[in-house]
Amino acid sequence: MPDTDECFVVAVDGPSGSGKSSTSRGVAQRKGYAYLDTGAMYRAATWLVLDSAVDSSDPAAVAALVARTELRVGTDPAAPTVSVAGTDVTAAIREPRISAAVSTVATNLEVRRLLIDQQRQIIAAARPGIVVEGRDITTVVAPDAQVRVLLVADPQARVARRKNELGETVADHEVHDQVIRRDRDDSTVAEFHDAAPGVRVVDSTELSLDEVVDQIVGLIDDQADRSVSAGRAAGVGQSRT
Ligand SMILES: Nc1ncnc2c1ncn2[C@@H]1O[C@H](COP(=O)(O)OP(=O)(O)OP(=O)(O)O)[C@@H](O)[C@H]1O
Ligand SMILES: Nc1ccn([C@H]2C[C@H](O)[C@@H](COP(=O)(O)O)O2)c(=O)n1
Repeated sequence: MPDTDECFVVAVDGPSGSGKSSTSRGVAQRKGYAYLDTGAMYRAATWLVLDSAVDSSDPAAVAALVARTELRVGTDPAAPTVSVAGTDVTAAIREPRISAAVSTVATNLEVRRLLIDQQRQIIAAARPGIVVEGRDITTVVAPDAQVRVLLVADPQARVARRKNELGETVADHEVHDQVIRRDRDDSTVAEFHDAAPGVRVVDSTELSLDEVVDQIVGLIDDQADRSVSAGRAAGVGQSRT
């Protein structure tokens, strides 16, 4: 039998608009797992900086502010939440001003260290499993995750999805900024274009959301079956007579 005390971790990375959040929430709901949106944590830190008097171009001051402020993340995939010093910022962190500024905070290496520590604590406490999505989950935050996926989609599909989400009134250059420019800046601190060894690539360009969820649930179920077989082969959970 697999060790039921161990958290089953599903790590999902990928570029902007590849479908990480929608897919990860769907997978977590299907499996009864928790869901951690690490991008929401970087967005919350950005909201904090913009809401403060701290100079956002001063990396040490930004990191000190993040270090002394309580940031809480709710991991219910049906209703993920995030709060900063008791203020619910779940909706506010999706505003375009946050999307435009978040890469500056997310490329602050001390902020990354602080948030990665917190992400690992949340993962360690989750039961029976957790789907964690971001840019560096398969490589840095949880390289030992039982299932690791790089979710990709063609840039044209990702831009079209984001445009569809933001509405026709949003200018093309803003959509481009939220997808292509942000990826370029974010990829200076995390590798999410090429899969690390052992990471499965799932291309969502031609797949519906349900089809992508099906694929990842399939990978989880296969891995769980392999763990049971390995446990049996090792005699784990079998009584000796
Ligand atoms: N397989 C899919 N087919 C079509 N649309 C999709 C698919 N997956 C996600 N979408 C849509 O694409 C948009 C972006 O998806 P989502 O927010 O999940 O991507 P993301 O990778 O988390 O992006 P970001 O990193 O920028 O937050 C959403 O409007 C979502 O509904
Ligand atoms: N593990 C992560 C998660 C996110 N980021 C950065 C990259 C994005 O610009 C920003 C917001 O993420 P999103 O909500 O768009 O997924 O946070 C990162 O560097 N590492």
